[in-house]
Amino acid sequence: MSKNHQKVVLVGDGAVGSSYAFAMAQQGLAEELAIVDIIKDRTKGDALDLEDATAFTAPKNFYSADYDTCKDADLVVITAGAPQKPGETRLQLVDKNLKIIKSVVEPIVKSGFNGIFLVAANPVDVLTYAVQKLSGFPKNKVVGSGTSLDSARLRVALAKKFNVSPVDVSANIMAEHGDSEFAAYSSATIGGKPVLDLAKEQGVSMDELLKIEDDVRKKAYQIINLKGATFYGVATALARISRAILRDENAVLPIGAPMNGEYGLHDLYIGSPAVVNASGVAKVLEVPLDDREEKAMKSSAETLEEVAKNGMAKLQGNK
Ligand SMILES: NC(=O)C1=CN([C@@H]2O[C@H](COP(=O)(O)OP(=O)(O)OC[C@H]3O[C@@H](n4cnc5c(N)ncnc54)[C@H](O)[C@@H]3O)[C@@H](O)[C@H]2O)C=CC1
Ligand SMILES: CC(=O)C(=O)O
Repeated sequence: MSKNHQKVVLVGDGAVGSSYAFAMAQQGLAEELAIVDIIKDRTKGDALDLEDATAFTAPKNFYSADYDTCKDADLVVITAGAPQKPGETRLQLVDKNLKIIKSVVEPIVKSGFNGIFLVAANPVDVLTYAVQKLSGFPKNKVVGSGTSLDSARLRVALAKKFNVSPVDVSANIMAEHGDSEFAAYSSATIGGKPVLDLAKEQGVSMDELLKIEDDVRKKAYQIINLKGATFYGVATALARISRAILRDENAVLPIGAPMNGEYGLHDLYIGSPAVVNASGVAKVLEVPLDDREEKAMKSSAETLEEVAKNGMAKLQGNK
């Protein structure tokens, strides 16, 4: 993917999708961004609105399109799907959004698309799994946004606690992008110093760290209660993952990654740090987990496996 001209197709032009397109405009990533949605006036309007931004940023061709545009795309980003209503969990969206994912993946594959899928619609771990199964693509070519947003939230929260910049916090939320996620504190560092050591030195208790973890877990609900949806955080996380793919960066990012024995897990997508480049998920980095984290990873994986198994069976009419 080292060619000079890169093309991204955005499928789903709602709050998350349009914010992603805006982030891509601001960051000058990809020369072409095609927008697909069932609401055509929205994609046409957004393409016109977004092209005005290019007078201040970098040339980019924004346009409304149908699925056949995917045939020569480097990256397809899927944000099509129902969002949570206040109080609704991500997992409760599964049946509705699996149907949408199926209706989206089939025409993308039919177009002859041979690039990388990046999936953000919720429940993202299950939908990423479904995209891989329904497309028949190699697992490395299907990437989930996974816990990228949650890890950003953790870095922001720890930055506030320890009075440093969030860009200098290296910390991951792992497992489900959702209620069973956990903070991998045992491997978190700030400037190379373990967060657990820093916490001890500064009199921050484990209970306080666990409260931060819980606040991060609940942050989407908090934002949805306040303004109806979350979109700027995830849009920027998606642009970051897109950059790693389009620029072949070998960036180490927390994403929704396919498990091939890492953490003793198989045949599911779950949040873990991984190396991301033009091939998609180049390598899952299996980070060491302490006892608490290992239990949380296992339990979260069981939840995701159950939801994916039932959801896929229903989708295929077997249930
Ligand atoms: N992974 C993450 O970290 C995050 C994921 N999300 C998820 O992203 C998804 C989108 O959220 P919003 O943009 O807020 O929702 P939205 O309702 O604003 O936008 C959804 C868009 O999908 C389109 N759509 C629906 N069915 C479609 C189909 N069959 N084909 C093409 N387009 C279709 C709709 O027309 C709409 O434009 C939700 O599932 C939400 O839960 C939201 C925030 C963070
Ligand atoms: C909505 C959602 O998944 C989030 O903001 O984390």
